[in-house]
Amino acid sequence: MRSAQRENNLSHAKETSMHQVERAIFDIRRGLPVLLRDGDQDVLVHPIENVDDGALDRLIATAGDAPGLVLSRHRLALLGKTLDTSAARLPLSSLAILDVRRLNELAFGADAGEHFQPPVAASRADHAALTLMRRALLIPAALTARVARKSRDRVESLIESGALLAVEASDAEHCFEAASGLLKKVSEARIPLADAVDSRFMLFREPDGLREHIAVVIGDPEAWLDAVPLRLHSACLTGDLFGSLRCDCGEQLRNAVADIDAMGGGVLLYLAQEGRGIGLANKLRAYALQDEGLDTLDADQVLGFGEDERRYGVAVDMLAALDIRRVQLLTNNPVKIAALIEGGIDVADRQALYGRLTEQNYRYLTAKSKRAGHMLDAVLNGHSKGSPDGF
Ligand SMILES: Nc1nc2c(ncn2[C@@H]2O[C@H](COP(=O)(O)OP(=O)(O)OP(=O)(O)O)[C@@H](O)[C@H]2O)c(=O)[nH]1
Ligand SMILES: [Zn+2]
Repeated sequence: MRSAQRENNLSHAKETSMHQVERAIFDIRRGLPVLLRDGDQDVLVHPIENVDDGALDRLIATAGDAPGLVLSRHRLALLGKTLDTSAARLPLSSLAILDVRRLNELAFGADAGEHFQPPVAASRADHAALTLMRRALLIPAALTARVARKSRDRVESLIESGALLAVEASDAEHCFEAASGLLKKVSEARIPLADAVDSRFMLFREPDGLREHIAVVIGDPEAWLDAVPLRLHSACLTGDLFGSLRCDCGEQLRNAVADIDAMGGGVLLYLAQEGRGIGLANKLRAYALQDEGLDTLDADQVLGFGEDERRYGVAVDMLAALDIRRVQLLTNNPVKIAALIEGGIDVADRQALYGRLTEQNYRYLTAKSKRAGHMLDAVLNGHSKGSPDGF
């Protein structure tokens, strides 16, 4: 009885602290600083993409100490600094570097220049700061400033008055895992689709309310094959909705619905993972960089991201909610297969799924095939149903 009570209290405490992290993510998205606590160290964090001269001055005045610029491993590698850690901090004690334009260039500019001090290992709060930026779908770079002893009372009064939010760095570090097992099915309805008339949409919401994912259930589950036809589709507003020619997503989406229907029904999970998990704002930034000559993976790296930032835990949770354990997956992406297997799903088979090759998506598909291991040889060699002349 007592231990049940204790467990209850603990889970309540965990819920409250994660709620605090979720509030912090909202503040960060608004361009406000938050405070991360790690033991007796307090660190003020400001997202780099929202920093302006005023914010920079306020950060220094509040912390009473010089900030540093925390960059991801991917960005550091691009700057020629390979460190054995997932992030590092560039100390900014020299005033010459405290210029907003220069900070932006260092954090996500195509040309960063060379004038900065050598990076030092990132602290736990620095790591947590970048995790928060990623979760908030911002550029993964932040200014962090330790709160000096002399500034502590002032910072505490800001927290007490509600002007500044304080969260534990250890909670912030785990904000991506917080959704695990807590996905909520919110609503569902019958939505007849042009390519699959007998379809239902089920909407699932992550506990922080930030992301919603949809399971499109096609046909009668009683009549499905033993290995259920399944498509994991990552959202692509530009391709899915507007038919962008830069990618193959829209056609893959519609082809998947038609294929699943033709296979006797199954499920399409429409996952809120826009831009391979970097968010639409960053995907548009990446497209602008691609127009300057970078390929799809290098462009993401300039912004500080890895080649694929997606996680598939929510997909596994949705399959559990639908009571699906054995699937045949429609994909060309080996990472999706591995992620499902790791999540305990039996992947009995894989079906290829192509969109049309276009003049505009040729480079994108080639990079995915050559650099990210996607199984796209058939489409690149011109065997796809819809490949245009000359490709
Ligand atoms: N960052 C980035 N994302 C892109 C780009 N082009 C398309 N995307 C995103 O890439 C994702 C593609 O999703 P999917 O088609 O489900 O996945 P996939 O990895 O191509 O794998 P399969 O289609 O299953 O073979 C979507 O989230 C798109 O928004 C790009 O140039 N940069
Ligand atoms: Zn797309």
